[in-house]
Amino acid sequence: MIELFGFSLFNLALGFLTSLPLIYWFLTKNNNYWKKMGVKGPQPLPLFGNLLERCQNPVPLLDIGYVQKYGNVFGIFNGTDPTLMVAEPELLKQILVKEFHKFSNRRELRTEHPIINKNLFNSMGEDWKRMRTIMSPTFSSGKLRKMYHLVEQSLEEYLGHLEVMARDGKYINAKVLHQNFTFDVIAKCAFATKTNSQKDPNNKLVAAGRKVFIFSAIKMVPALIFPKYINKMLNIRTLLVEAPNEFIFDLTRHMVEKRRNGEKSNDFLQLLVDANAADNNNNNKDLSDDKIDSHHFIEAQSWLFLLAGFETTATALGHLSYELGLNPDVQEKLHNEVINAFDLDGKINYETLQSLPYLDAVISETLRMYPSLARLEREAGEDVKLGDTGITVRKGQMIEIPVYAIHRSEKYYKNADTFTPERFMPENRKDLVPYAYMPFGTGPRNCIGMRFALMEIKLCIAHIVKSFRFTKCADTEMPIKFMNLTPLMTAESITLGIEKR
Ligand code: HEM
Repeated sequence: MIELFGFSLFNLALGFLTSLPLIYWFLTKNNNYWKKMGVKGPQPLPLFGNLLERCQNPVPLLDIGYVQKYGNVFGIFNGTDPTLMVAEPELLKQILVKEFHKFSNRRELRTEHPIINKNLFNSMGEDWKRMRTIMSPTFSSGKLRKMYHLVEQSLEEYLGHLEVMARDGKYINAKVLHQNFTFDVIAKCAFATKTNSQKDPNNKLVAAGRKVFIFSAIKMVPALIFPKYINKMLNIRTLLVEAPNEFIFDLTRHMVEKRRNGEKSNDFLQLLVDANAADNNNNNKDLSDDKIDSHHFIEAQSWLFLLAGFETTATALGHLSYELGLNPDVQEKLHNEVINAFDLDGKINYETLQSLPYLDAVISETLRMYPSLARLEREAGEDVKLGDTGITVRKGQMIEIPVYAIHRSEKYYKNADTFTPERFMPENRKDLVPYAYMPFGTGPRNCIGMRFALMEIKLCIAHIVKSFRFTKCADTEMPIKFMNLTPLMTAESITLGIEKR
């Protein structure tokens, strides 16, 4: 008789069949969690909960459907974990600001990587607080002013490339062109490396950078569902593909070494090296007692800047170009505002750039219609009663915030699907509903790179609109098709015409 581990196959099969009800109970024991609490929501599947719906649909569109069907507070399941979705501005004020100390973390990673786990976005509790304090000065306006010139340099190459495309009368893929530009900016600012992604896409850093955010299909399910210790046993350190990330870490180590040997520059890398050195002097120890963490601190944050800063900003620029192409009147009004802000050398300075209300309004409206991150998330650090909903969020439970669905709600924005920058003009801002606009999140854990991103977007669009005109063309996607399986709200492609003025 065939045997396995000393048991006959018959006995094994019998054991498996009799334990099926137990396995089923284990996988579905939470499925009535929200129902029992009187909270509406989509029906979950065993083990996967509502994750399959998330794989089949772009998150923004899924959330619009959910909010229409279940209202502003409803329950979903990430795997077997009950997660509360909250789209009610008053409750968001409680979670993100008033009681931030009870919701200061995002979801804990279920994997353990010596560098990736040390990045600010994923760090938790006191580690996060300390890192955020160390890193905040990196994004002060004084420091950004010093980096302004680095962004201008990357822009020169981009404008040169657009010139050729416009002359040849080619349609452009605005998504890819903006990705190239924002990549060059972050390569320069965070890795002290000059790249020209428009002309040299095969450059090693460009190639690796493009792949850092690719999920490994094999690791995806365990990394999202299994507890940390099982992933450790399976040697799964991250759900990302590791090789391109290792390349980025090696490059950072190499650049940091140069800085420690006296090379200096006005970039993020320098600010991180200086901030880390100052912190070590103050505390006479690194972020943890383990000396190696000092090194990992810089690698982890530079890597995060690449991850958090390049695609988000490119996405915003892509959507902005799209709306300008579709709304020629807005584009002309913007052109008329920026044309007067340039000096005789064709430059615009940092202060002037910040003082252009229509440019600011056009960007704000773009980020309302297309927030780069369609959802925010917070973990409850203790049991918390949520406003007067009668719901108590339990310690360790996740709250997710469907930002896109809030931004597209007629409750908060009249004609929410229409591109209307005027909503954000200074004289109309009083009509905006508090906590119904958060493309950069809000509260103490909002986007640390917001001012840098806005400076980069403003500078890029002001220069482009001064000299070029985006146009709708035969291939322009109507409407935009969003990609599945990504936390970012990113289009599959954005095709536009481009004309020289
Ligand atoms: C248009 C561009 C960008 C958008 C729309 C954006 C959006 C966001 C959002 C929504 C969050 C989460 C906030 C929350 O949970 O409340 C976030 C966090 C973060 N962003 Fe950005 N971001 C952008 C650009 C950047 C850039 C350029 C950098 C860095 C160079 C950056 C670095 C970060 C970091 C480090 C965090 C985590 C902050 C923390 O946990 O303390 N972002 N961003």
